[in-house]
Amino acid sequence: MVLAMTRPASPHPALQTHALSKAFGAVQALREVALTVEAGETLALLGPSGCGKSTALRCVAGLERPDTGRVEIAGRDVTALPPEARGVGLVFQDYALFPHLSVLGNVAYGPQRRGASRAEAGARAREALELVGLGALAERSPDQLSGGQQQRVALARALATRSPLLLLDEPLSNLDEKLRAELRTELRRLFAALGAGVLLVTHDQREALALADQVAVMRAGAVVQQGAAPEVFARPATAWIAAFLGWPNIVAQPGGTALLIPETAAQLGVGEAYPLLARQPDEAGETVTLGHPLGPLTFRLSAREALSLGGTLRLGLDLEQVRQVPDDREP
Ligand SMILES: Nc1ncnc2c1ncn2[C@@H]1O[C@H](COP(=O)(O)OP(=O)(O)OP(=O)(O)O)[C@@H](O)[C@H]1O
Repeated sequence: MVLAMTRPASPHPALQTHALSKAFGAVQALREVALTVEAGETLALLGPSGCGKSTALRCVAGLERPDTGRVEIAGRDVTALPPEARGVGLVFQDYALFPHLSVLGNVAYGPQRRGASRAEAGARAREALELVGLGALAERSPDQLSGGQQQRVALARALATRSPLLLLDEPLSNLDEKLRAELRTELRRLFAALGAGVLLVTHDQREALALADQVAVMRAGAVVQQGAAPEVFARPATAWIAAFLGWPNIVAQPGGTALLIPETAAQLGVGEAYPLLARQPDEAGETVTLGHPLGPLTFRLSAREALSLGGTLRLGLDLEQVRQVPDDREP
């Protein structure tokens, strides 16, 4: 089944955008956004609310027209084409399914509208439903499904288009934490099997790290860092990016720079003792802040490590791992 959905390697990237810009009145939603998604690769667009992620996705889908710039899908310039002529599979957060059609009917609808015969559309829909693990529920109506199952139907609907490019806008946002975790694992497997390019919009760092090969971090309409996901998370280019990605220890320095202290640089329980400034217990242990000559530093301790805490904590810092970057956070 999975093999049937894979496609031969294309010489072109699944998606390339060239200097996409878009303004809504005074708001510059996109500033010369250049993205590349290779076939078989997942790129996550990551950034805080309002940074332009959805606008970028909508420009790629054809739902929004960029003021300037170009969109190429599988090597074809689609900038002037309407959404239905672009050949992309779309999954949005409000994945409205047709309530009067069965699950199968919902998934077969796309291929049928694009000219596949009823039998062919049905076969493709079954294949896509198998792929998302819902083959057994094909005859149900959408209101007989859980939220997670409905989400997977929406995904199957996009897969059934057999597009070289899938666009997913916060695809897991309506689900509870347990389902999100389950689907994250499933989706990664699915994306790897598909051979299509996937452009994923999320504001959730964990989702990006779990699902994407590449990430592009956006701020105020511009892509501020782009690269392999583990590399971007491990080596943020600026203090703002580190803060957005959840780095706890970013120490401002005079002269507009900051030190980024990765967790791996800190060895707890050895070296000099520093006073504890704060302790915050949680279900997995404690978060502690200690007074260090560099500034207050925050670390997570397991419940066992936290047990033996007194008023101080020993800390050895491997300064080789500490990086100095521009501090572009708001004052
Ligand atoms: N149709 C529109 N009319 C006016 N302004 C818009 C429109 N669509 C988006 N914007 C503005 O453009 C900016 C980018 O919005 P966009 O929805 O792309 O951000 P986002 O990163 O997807 O945010 P979120 O994570 O909250 O969905 C925001 O300031 C938003 O208010």
